[in-house]
Amino acid sequence: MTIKTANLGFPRIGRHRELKFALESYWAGKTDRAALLETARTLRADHWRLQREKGIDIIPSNDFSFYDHVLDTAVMVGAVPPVYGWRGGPVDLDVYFAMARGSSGNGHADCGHAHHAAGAAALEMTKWFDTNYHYMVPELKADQRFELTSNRPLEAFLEAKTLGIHTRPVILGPVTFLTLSKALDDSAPIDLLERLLPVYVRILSELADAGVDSVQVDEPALVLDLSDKERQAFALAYKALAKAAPNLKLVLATYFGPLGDNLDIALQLPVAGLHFDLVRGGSTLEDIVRRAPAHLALSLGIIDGRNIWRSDLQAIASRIAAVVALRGEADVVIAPSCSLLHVPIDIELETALDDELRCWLAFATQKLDEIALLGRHFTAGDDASSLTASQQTMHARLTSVRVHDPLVQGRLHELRGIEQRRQSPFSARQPIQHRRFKLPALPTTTIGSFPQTAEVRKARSMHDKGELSYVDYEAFLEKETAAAIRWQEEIGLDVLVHGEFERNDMVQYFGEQLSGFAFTKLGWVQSYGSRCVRPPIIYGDVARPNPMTVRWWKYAQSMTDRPLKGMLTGPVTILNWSFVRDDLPRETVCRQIALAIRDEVHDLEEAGAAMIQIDEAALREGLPLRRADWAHYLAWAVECFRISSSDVSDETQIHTHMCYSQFNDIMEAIAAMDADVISIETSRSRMELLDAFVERDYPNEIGPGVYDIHSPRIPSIEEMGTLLSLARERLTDGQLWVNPDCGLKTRKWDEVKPALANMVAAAAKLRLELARNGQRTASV
Ligand SMILES: Nc1nc2c(c(=O)[nH]1)N[C@@H](CNc1ccc(C(=O)N[C@@H](CCC(=O)N[C@@H](CCC(=O)N[C@@H](CCC(=O)O)C(=O)O)C(=O)O)C(=O)O)cc1)CN2
Ligand code: MET
Ligand SMILES: [Zn+2]
Repeated sequence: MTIKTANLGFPRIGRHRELKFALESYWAGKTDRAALLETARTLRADHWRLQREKGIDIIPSNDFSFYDHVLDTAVMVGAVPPVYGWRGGPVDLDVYFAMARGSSGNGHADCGHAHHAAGAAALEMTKWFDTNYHYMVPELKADQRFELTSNRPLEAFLEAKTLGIHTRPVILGPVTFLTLSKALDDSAPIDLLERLLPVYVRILSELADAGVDSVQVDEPALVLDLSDKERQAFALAYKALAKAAPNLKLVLATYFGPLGDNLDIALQLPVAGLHFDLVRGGSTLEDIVRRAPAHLALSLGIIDGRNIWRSDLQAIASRIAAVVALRGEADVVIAPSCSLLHVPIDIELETALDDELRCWLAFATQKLDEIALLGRHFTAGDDASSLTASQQTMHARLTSVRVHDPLVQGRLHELRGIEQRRQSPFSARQPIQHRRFKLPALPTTTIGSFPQTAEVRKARSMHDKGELSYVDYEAFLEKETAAAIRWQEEIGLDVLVHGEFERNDMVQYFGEQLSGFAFTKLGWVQSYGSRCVRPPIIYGDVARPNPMTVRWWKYAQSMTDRPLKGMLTGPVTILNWSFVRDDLPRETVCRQIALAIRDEVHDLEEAGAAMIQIDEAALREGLPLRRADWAHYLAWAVECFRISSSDVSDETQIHTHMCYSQFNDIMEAIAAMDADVISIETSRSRMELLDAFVERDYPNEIGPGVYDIHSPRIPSIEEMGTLLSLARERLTDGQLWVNPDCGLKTRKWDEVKPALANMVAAAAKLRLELARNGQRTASV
């Protein structure tokens, strides 16, 4: 038997986000294709060399992507919808980007081809399992044809080979690819398996011919609840793939959770190796080790690919040793739990972090070190001092005074067992609030952010670097905020926002002001395409030393007589979009954040805020991957929202916002949040998502989005009017608000201004009709 080390994927964006800047510059027409390709090639080479230098035995290739690896797979197998004008053969990069970002109708912005004259919308984007990474949803139809457009894994393998690096190509497995796809008709993507397999067979046999000895086939769908048909698909698929290239070792990679009831399927497949996530599925280790066929190589996903803490390598080494002892002749591989795509690249770049904190952390580069160290421990019998050192570091973190705040723990204790609820039920609050605000029917508002223009980001970046003084930066933000308020009044919005110009990100901004949080300067993680986030690091008990948003709310409200919403990010979203300490249950950390937000809500109300919005964008998307775990999660998530939002008087209106609005399964939880107003993303579903609210007889007020902010398109008055009529078929007029799908930070002002003016006009038109109808009824 041998013990080897492996990596499953390395971040693509670059230490200094080189890929982001190369992409955005190419899209803007400022640099040419050759420059983009060159940046990409350099990044790949750097990453392969780094992994080799670190001493990783099995280095992945084809983990790079210009935008997203699911999109890459769709393009590779020829699943390109006709609107993008592809006519067979290799898919041009601009067609690829059109699928990712849409193409404008004027024929030059994204793509210079005449067939794009009408413009094409981007594919839908959704989150990758329970991460904050988003993939493009492949669109398939019943008579879908697949063909190999170009063997990308092969190209990547050969590119690494010319650098003298022998890699293991990664591909997204056929079953997961189909389960992540959507059908445009009534068909089920999984039924296309037999059509798809020949393409995979060809990819693999070409790889084998080129001298590849092993391929990592990602099948994370194996950690989900699967239908019988999907389970059967695995047997069918892997029988065909194993036959295609008998000399190629297929390593089936699963991650993000335990295999659970899918373990038997996985163990019966004709593959050479199985990778599984030990960080999120630890309890099944013994089961796997005992039941795995004797020849099966086990790849142990034992270094956390989803979090940033240095590991206790001593403890991990013991776990590995136990597996090794039981496995006899079979190979064992030491690996991260999943691709390192979800962690930042290098802690060494964080020179501003204090040494104590820095030594608690391991980003992608440091995780490679940890894996290599474990490998050497088993193969070269390296002395154990580094292992013990890591254990001491971990111990130091857990016992550090910086991690524990008795005041916070005391407050949490007091909270225990007390149900958090508003003073009166919604039916009593609603008339009080209506009397207070006297808003017209169908009140108009927006979700919070306005465009983060280059100017805004430049000013913040200069301020961060000390090139723009605090006073000048604040003055600049005041100017932006004031202009946004004047403009909102001008076009006639009823409920205003301050625009969030002072915020770098809706989560990071709060993290930076809370204690128990650390944040990075260059700890970027890809969220979608070229867009990245720097998730805050929650290392200790959370408290809010000072008000976080009151100053901006006050400034903005002082400029207008219309109500201006206080704007906060909710506890569940802050938790889900941060790196969370691993020494407390997540729900406990969430309750701590909830208390901090509760304090902020209190201060906003005291300062005079009459409406306070608490965004829970990530509450729905944070749902556990397995249905059996939903109830527990929803119970504490809703409780945390209520801790944050319930300590206000009846006349204070609590808003919330959620972008991902598939609520059918969690309607009870949405209702239990008891927000006075909820705004949601609905425009693309043509309001169908509202049916869940109707079925449940949901009484509170709702703002279903009528403007798809993910597209640069400017919706017309008629279009939004139609959406409002569809909403009125489902909701009462007293319930309905008018707003976009989400915040407008990624849009440009020349898109936002006409779009919102149209939105206000659509509401006004409808009000007029309501008034006329009302008069007619009155005069009869
Ligand atoms: N955390 C989080 N997750 C989320 C969302 C979200 O808003 N936040 N929204 C959903 C979609 N995901 C998104 C993720 C990122 C962005 C986004 O716009 N990201 C920005 C960065 C935002 C940011 O942190 N901005 C900072 C830093 C900006 C920056 O790059 N500054 C330059 C200099 C800029 C200049 O001089 O022009 C630098 O530091 O080098 C700031 O404004 O302060 C980007 O990639 O461009 C949008 C949506 C789901 N998940
Ligand atoms: C991703 S949800 C965004 C909510 C936030 N208030 C904004 O408007 O940007
Ligand atoms: Zn949103």
